[in-house]
Amino acid sequence: MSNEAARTGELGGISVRDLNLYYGESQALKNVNMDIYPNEITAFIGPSGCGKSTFLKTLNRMNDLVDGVKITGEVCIGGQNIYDPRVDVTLLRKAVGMVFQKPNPFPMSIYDNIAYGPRCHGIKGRRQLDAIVEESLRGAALWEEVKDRVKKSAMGLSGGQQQRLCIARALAVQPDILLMDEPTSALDPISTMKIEELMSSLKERYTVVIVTHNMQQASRISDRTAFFLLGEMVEYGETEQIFSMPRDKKTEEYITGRFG
Ligand SMILES: Nc1ncnc2c1ncn2[C@@H]1O[C@H](COP(=O)(O)OP(=O)(O)OP(=O)(O)O)[C@@H](O)[C@H]1O
Repeated sequence: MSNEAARTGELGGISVRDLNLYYGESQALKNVNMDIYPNEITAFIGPSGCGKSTFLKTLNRMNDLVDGVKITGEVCIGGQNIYDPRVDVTLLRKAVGMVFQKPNPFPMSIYDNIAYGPRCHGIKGRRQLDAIVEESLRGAALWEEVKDRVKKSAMGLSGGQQQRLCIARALAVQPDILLMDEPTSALDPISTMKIEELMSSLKERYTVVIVTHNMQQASRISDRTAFFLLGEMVEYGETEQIFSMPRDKKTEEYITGRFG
């Protein structure tokens, strides 16, 4: 086994083999193969409708919730195929957290938003929850801004703060992997910068996978980039190489803005 292949077997590595996904008759992902590495940010780019979000959601089986979806192939995390029927999907989603495009805090206090996941997993002690709430908010670079109002409604936070709260909520259940679907597209430039800085610090502890329409963002923050087109992964490599010397003509056309 190569060193690279061995690394994806580590905690937080993801290995995708011959993955196909159909929405009814329509094929949205075509034979995708890729290895995603721990402690890196991996970005998925490509024109609208190429399958980026669909692919991201296959990594924690969020597509299971869509009627008529059929998936073939394997997604291995920690050496286990997550599509094995014996896999506990609740535990899978604990290990592989997700943050969406639009911040979606629950209509409850900041504290309860963060404590929600740990409580669902059986943590009830007040001291322990207090510690998780503080640590998660610190991890999402939000603690200093909200420490005096954690019992206030999360709905009173700004959009950028709400998105960091959603990241804190994902961190609270101690995931290995964080999936982010266009996490800054609804945010202003300053909030975007804060989230980008946050993502760069999160990769020290987590595997981070992000879908983005913003190619500057992909080139600024990601270690590796995958370019998708019409359900196929056209090219995948180190971000520097993809943006400076793409091997495929279609990747070059896309990153130079000639289509998409
Ligand atoms: N729930 C669904 N049912 C049927 N088709 C779907 C569903 N979700 C997505 N699709 C189709 O699958 C294809 C890929 O969509 P997907 O949302 O993954 O693309 P995307 O690259 O993330 O696009 P965008 O950048 O616009 O979000 C599209 O043709 C889309 O219409």
